[in-house]
Amino acid sequence: MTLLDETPSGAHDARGRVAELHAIREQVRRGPSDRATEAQKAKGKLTARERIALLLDEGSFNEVEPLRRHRATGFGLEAKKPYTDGVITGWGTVEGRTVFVYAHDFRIFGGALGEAHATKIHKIMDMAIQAGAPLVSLNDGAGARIQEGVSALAGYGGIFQRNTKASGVIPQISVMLGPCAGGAAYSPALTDFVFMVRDTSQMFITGPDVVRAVTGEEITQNGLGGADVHAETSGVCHFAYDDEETCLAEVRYLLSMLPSNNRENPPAAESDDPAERRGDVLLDLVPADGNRPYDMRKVIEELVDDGDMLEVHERWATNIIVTLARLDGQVVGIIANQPQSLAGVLDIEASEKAARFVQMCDAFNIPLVTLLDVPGFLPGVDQEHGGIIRHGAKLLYAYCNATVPRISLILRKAYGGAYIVMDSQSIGADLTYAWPTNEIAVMGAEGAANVIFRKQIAEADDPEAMRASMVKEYKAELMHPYYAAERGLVDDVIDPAETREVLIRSLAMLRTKHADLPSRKHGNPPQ
Ligand SMILES: CC(=O)SCCNC(=O)CCNC(=O)[C@H](O)C(C)(C)COP(=O)(O)OP(=O)(O)OC[C@H]1O[C@@H](n2cnc3c(N)ncnc32)[C@H](O)[C@@H]1OP(=O)(O)O
Repeated sequence: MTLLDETPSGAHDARGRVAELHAIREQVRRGPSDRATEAQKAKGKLTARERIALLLDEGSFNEVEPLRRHRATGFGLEAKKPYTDGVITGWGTVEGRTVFVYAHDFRIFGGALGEAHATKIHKIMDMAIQAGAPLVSLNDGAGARIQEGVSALAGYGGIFQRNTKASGVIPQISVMLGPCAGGAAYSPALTDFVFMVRDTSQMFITGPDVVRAVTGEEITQNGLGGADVHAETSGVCHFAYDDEETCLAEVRYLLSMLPSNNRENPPAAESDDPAERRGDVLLDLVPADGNRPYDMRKVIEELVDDGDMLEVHERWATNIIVTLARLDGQVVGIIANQPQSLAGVLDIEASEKAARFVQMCDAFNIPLVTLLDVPGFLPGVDQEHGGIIRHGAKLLYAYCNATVPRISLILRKAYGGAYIVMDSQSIGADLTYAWPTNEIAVMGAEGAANVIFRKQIAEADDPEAMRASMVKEYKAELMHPYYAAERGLVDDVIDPAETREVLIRSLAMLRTKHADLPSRKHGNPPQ
């Protein structure tokens, strides 16, 4: 079968051929059948082309290999050779900057990946890496195309290999817009950001039927791998939305904060928010009493340009906040303890969340601003047995390895190992500031007094009075706000109201920072 066999015109003059081309293009644009389109819509999903149109600037899409078809045989495949082979690939622009995209067409073999389909994706990934432009995948596919057997599996291998090669070179964003099983779930896991849509997208290695057969557990597709599960429980997805339109608009927003590749800086934006704007409200937002909770998100909103921020992993590991934001138009990555969730302690998930974010920012030249208010690592058998040592070490490793500008600010308390890990000067922060409310110490005064004055307290006539007096002494000696500044371990103690201006001035100075790590193949980070 040739293209010409299927087109209405038999003409062989130039005009006839052009008319034929347009007829073929129309066939490609329409897709396999109206019935398949209706079925897609009935599931509450857009078509692949509608999604691409929402993602890219209007009229900017250039399709690559729209006429591609598979050459597989058996299981009736000879008679079913739709154009595109179930994936639409190409490039366009987002706010004028080049972005590569591939979108599974669920209407064709359920978006399942065969050999031709895979090589189209490989080609577009290679182009994105060579052009140094982000890659966005719009996923709506049933995994390996069962009829193509090992050829389909090999196709996935080629994608994983390229995902890994592109890691830290170009931003890779996976948008999950349908059921993504098996191989279709692993590629997103290798990328920088995963977006999901509630109810219509799921990710799992094996679906509910296999789970039931192997473990006897009964669960729905959404219960196993829906957007809320991955946004709140597993941490597999970074962003979850109610509909595809909002989801794709947020992908555009994220792209506006990322550089095209690791050799560029993130795009700067105009800001109407004065750099020297005072934040007098900050003193009201943060209670001086270290045991009282508050919402760190409000502090961040007050500091950044007109609240311009995109929080990552908003609902997973909520005891730490990681967010992209702008300060005087420049993109920064903010990592902040959240005192209103688990008192802002560091635990396994918070360490993993922050470590990945620090690593991503470092790869894409995004300066780090760390806001500390942390009582320490979470004690407990679960945490120790769950490997808090190696998970906490991931965060330490990520910071120690980061060569981008790094500024840390201690708002209130910063105790023990958590103080060191959260970008202390000793692990390489370029500038460290503290508010006059800061308490940097090995631990809280109560705990410290109980350990070092145990004997005196036990032997005292009035142990409680002795304990209170020792706590007071410890606080006066070691926990006054200027102790660290006197030793050069914080660069300055600042008025909270001036925080925004201090951060902006410091980031401006650090913009030309250059730092190299020793030559090596790669490090061996804790896993
Ligand atoms: C390495 C790996 O990737 S292993 C994983 C291999 N993939 C799988 O096991 C998934 C198998 N598929 C499924 O479980 C389901 O099709 C789901 C959950 C993905 C989607 O379910 P539904 O939305 O109900 O769609 P439905 O099952 O009708 O599939 C749509 C079409 O895609 C086809 N299809 C689905 N999965 C595949 C596949 N993996 N290979 C080839 N065709 C497939 C279906 O036969 C159907 O074709 P038709 O329209 O001609 O009848």
